[in-house]
Amino acid sequence: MKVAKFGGTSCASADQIRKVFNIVNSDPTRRIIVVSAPGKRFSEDTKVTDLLIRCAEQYLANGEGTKEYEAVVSRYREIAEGLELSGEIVDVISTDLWELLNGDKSNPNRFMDAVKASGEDNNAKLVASFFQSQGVAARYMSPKEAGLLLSDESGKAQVLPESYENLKALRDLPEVIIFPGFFGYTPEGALVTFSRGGSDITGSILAAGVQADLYENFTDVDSVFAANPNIVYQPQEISILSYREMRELSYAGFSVFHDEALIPAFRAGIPVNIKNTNNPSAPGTKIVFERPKTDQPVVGIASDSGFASIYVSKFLMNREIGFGRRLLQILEDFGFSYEHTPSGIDDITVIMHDQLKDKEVENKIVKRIKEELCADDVVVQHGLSMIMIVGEGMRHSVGTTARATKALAKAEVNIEMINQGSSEVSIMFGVKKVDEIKAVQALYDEFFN
Ligand SMILES: Nc1ncnc2c1ncn2[C@@H]1O[C@H](COP(=O)(O)OP(=O)(O)O)[C@@H](O)[C@H]1O
Ligand SMILES: N[C@@H](CC(=O)OP(=O)(O)O)C(=O)O
Repeated sequence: MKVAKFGGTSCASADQIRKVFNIVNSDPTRRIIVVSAPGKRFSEDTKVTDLLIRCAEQYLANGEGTKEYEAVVSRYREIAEGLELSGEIVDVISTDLWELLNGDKSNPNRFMDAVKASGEDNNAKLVASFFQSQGVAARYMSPKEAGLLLSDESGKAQVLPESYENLKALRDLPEVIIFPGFFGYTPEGALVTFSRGGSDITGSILAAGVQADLYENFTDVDSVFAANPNIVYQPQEISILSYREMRELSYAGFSVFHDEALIPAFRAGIPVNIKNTNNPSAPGTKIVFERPKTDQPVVGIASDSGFASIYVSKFLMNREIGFGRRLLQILEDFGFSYEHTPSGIDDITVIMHDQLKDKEVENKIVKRIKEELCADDVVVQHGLSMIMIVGEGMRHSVGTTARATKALAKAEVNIEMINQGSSEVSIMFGVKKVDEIKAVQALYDEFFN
């Protein structure tokens, strides 16, 4: 049995949904289908999820947003007409959204989650009704009915372990199941969504729950490439990756697959195959527990922007018990998470997604670090990008860091920070945002050209 997830680009239009149908129909083992909300039809287009967010914001601010509501409904109408479905399904969708938007807004986070989730929920209903119109025994399955239980964290929920036992029952259903991605319910019955791109996570959880043989993730590229194709021209295709490599790459910026989506499939030992809806015969990229060794040290180069760093130095920091804990406690007091903490003898840098938007908050944090930890120096830097070079082969090959730093120096990129910490499969470089593209291109040239 396979679980197949089709992303926003695969559901963006009637033509795309026909491709989804043909792919599912061509393989009787594709039994559980996860769909996203309709995504972009062309690069300047807007995803339905983004239309819905605007819509919810309008309703929260002004109590109405007819233009935004119409924009969403017209996307579904266009798809339904293209699939030659009766107007009934559009009525179901438009009524559902109207009732949602005019319903309870007393908890804005809950309201936002429910409106966002309606993108996938209504699309799953639409896709199920198209499959039925083609004579396939298919049914829409609500995450509530299936027992997909999540933690109560709006917009960033996590799966609760009891979900897996609940989801097992989907295995025995005779129909093709069309399951909306991106959301589930708390044990108390409130709807919550994953973080953006979270339909990948739904697919992985379902694959683990039903103990699928394979989790297929259909998108709009033939494979995962060795670098972001929007940064490097025609990057090499990657045919196989280990779970650890993909986890690092997706965390560090390969937006093709959500970085939290590997864990459920990985723990259940289920391989993942990333494939192209527009070219389903291409083999795609396989993600497996262990891949055959090659002599290539680096398999991929990922990058992401929007980081800040807090550099703290204090003479004899190494002798002081609890310094790191107290530093992180100060950030925790302000509700900030951190990503990395490279450190030296007398200094430590905390790298975080830039949550320091408010200068007043930043000053308060710096003051507390100086006063409470008696730090000699505290320097905050904004506008950083992190670049990660990843490969299982790095462990066994000498000189990878030297090659990377030399390539960056040649491209006149100043390295703000290097972290070759605990992960044995990656090295991270912090650079200024303005240097990000140049740095990725230089590293790609070094390791792939
Ligand atoms: N290293 C990479 N390999 C492949 N695609 C990448 C990579 N980095 C970024 N992408 C982008 O990810 C896109 C697919 O992800 P996404 O738009 O979320 O698809 P979907 O709509 O299927 O969820 C590709 O079109 C590509 O532009
Ligand atoms: N539609 C949601 C969830 C998702 O996974 O979408 P996509 O498959 O288009 O990345 C989002 O845009 O965040």
